[in-house]
Amino acid sequence: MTEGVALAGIEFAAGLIDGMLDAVWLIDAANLRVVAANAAAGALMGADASSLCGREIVELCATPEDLFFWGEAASGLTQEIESETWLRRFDGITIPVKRRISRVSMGPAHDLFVVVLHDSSERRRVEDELEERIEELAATLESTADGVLVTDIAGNIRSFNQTFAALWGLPPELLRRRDDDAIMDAMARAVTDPSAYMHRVAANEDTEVREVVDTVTLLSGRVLQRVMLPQMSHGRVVGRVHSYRDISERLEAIHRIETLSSTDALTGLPNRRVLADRVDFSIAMAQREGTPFALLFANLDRFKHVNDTLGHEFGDRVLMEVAERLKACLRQVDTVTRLGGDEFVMLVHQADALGAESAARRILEAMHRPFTHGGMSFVVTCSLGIVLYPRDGAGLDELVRRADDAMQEVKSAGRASYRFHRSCEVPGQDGGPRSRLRLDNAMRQALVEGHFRLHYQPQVDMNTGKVLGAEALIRWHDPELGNISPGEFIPVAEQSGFIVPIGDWVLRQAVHQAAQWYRQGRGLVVSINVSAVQFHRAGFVDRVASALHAAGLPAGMLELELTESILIQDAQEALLRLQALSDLGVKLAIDDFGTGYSSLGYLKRFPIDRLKIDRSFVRGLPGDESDVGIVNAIVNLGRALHLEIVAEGVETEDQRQFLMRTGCEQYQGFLFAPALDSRSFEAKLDPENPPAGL
Ligand SMILES: Nc1nc2c(ncn2[C@@H]2O[C@H](COP(=O)(O)OP(=O)(O)OP(=O)(O)O)[C@@H](O)[C@H]2O)c(=O)[nH]1
Repeated sequence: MTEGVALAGIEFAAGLIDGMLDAVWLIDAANLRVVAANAAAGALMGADASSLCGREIVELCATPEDLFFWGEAASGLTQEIESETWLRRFDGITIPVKRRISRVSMGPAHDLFVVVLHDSSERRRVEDELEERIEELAATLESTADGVLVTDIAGNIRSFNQTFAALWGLPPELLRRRDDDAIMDAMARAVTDPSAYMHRVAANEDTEVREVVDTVTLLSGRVLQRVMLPQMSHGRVVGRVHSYRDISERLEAIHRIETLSSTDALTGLPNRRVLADRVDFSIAMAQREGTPFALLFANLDRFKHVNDTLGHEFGDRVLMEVAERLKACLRQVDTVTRLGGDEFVMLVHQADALGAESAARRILEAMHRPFTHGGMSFVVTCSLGIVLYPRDGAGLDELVRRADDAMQEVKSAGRASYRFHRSCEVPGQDGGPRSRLRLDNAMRQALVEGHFRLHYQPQVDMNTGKVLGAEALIRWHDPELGNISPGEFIPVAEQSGFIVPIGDWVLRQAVHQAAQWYRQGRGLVVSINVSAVQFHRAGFVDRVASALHAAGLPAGMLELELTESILIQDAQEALLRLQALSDLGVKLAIDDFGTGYSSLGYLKRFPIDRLKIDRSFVRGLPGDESDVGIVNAIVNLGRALHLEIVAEGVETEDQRQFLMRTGCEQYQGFLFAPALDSRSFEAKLDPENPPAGL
């Protein structure tokens, strides 16, 4: 082929490419030089198209890949290529291009390479921007505290973040596999109620455009809040975005705040706020259905002593244990609250006086179980005040105040018992209440002016009818107030502490009388009642010893009557004191046996000589079955422990007969004689030889 023919071919080809939009170069395959370039190629390179002609192709190549291609092409090893590459313009700027090279034959032994270049700068820019946006989005997704799961409209997983996997505890292996069914299955297995969960998920799939918010509880105990939003594209729902947030801590905090504002931190019992709500509810019920309810106000006895001797921490443990015991004494519907300190209030639903009383008895019984500390056991008793709605008040404040008053009465009377409101009123002769202050003043005056007397009630041998002893009982006739019964003034004296001088007076007086009888050869044991305040007072044993010494009375002719509650309070100290009295030779009896918290434990440990059966058990004899049972049990117990038994309040021959058959050894009561002044007492002993003046 001649050169002219070849040139004509090139010109023809140059004409063809000139109008093309893409940049095109024609390269002579023989020498790899540019033989033609269109205007678009000039524009791409930033030069006139004609200035490209004649240049060696390697001059225009920017990448090793191109150099390699042209090297291969020169050797005839390769013919074409299509790829993305870079082009360096004449101004030195490198631009991305899509480049296709193909070899065309222009005739025998004359081939051209046609190089078509498409500037992909704009596409690259858009792609880069898109990639950047996607990376930004992915980073945002990962940095959010929420777990995000994106599904398409069919429920297939499109993407999720690491938080999602972590919240649901999905194994990495499962995530790597991207097995949608396995992931969904693992999610269903992680919730507490899989079937309800699946049901909800299926219902949500049907929800086209609505936002759905709900919570999911996982088996791990965590609670996730789920917000599901439809993903829209061109106004159509194309998928769903589920975001999960762990709200366990928030729920826990809310719960804690609610609990704190309604419960006592130490015992976990509800507080006064809850009590107010429940009392309101009970009042509404009571008004609608006419059912009364009771409030019991409990205060631990001498709790300060527990704190002072065993430490505040142990005191706290006692309070917690008390809370448990109180709860166990009531029904589930009832409410036990701690008002603070050592004060508890119980709401007993649908309870009348009987129901309230039996709850109070259960509580006292429960408190009788000893607490242990470092191998030592001791009892913490409590005092209870009881009020009834509607009888004692119209609302919580009034009821609590009155229950507190009644509880204070119990404290004054020696503690470890219960009392209903109203019983605290001390009826005067005019039927109205006589103020405690007035009584207290009058008592002090009575002691100075000698208005107190001792009367003696004979204690008789059941079999022989012989008088073996006497119980000394205090009497008060006030010139202004008239006769005042010990039941009225002793509680007032106990509360004010004046019981101590009164008790001392009784002790000295009784010992003096017993010594007289002793010298007369009567051999009568005289008993006196000892109050808790008096017994626990320091120096009590010394005072007894000195009274005996002063009167010259053998200790065995004096008996001290103690209530069960005295023994239970501070049992360790009580034991030491009783031991000292017993060593002195004084006799010890338990008064009103059976009405307190009788425990075989203390009967065995304490040096007791006699039990006195309370009159309340004697009253029903011999007809009342439960009284019969109780009296039998007490007599058998006394026999087993080698204790003498004395029955109080024996008024009929039937009662005496029954007691004698049971094995009770002594009795006292109206059947033989009421309490008598000493002269009448002596007359009763010697009917043949009454003292002068009778
Ligand atoms: N350990 C402990 N003690 C408390 C708490 N709150 C109050 N106390 C103590 O409980 C005692 C309550 O004493 P009071 O009821 O006034 O008197 P008491 O010693 O029980 O004597 P009486 O009630 O007259 O039988 C005080 O010593 C308080 O310091 C508590 O949360 N923990």
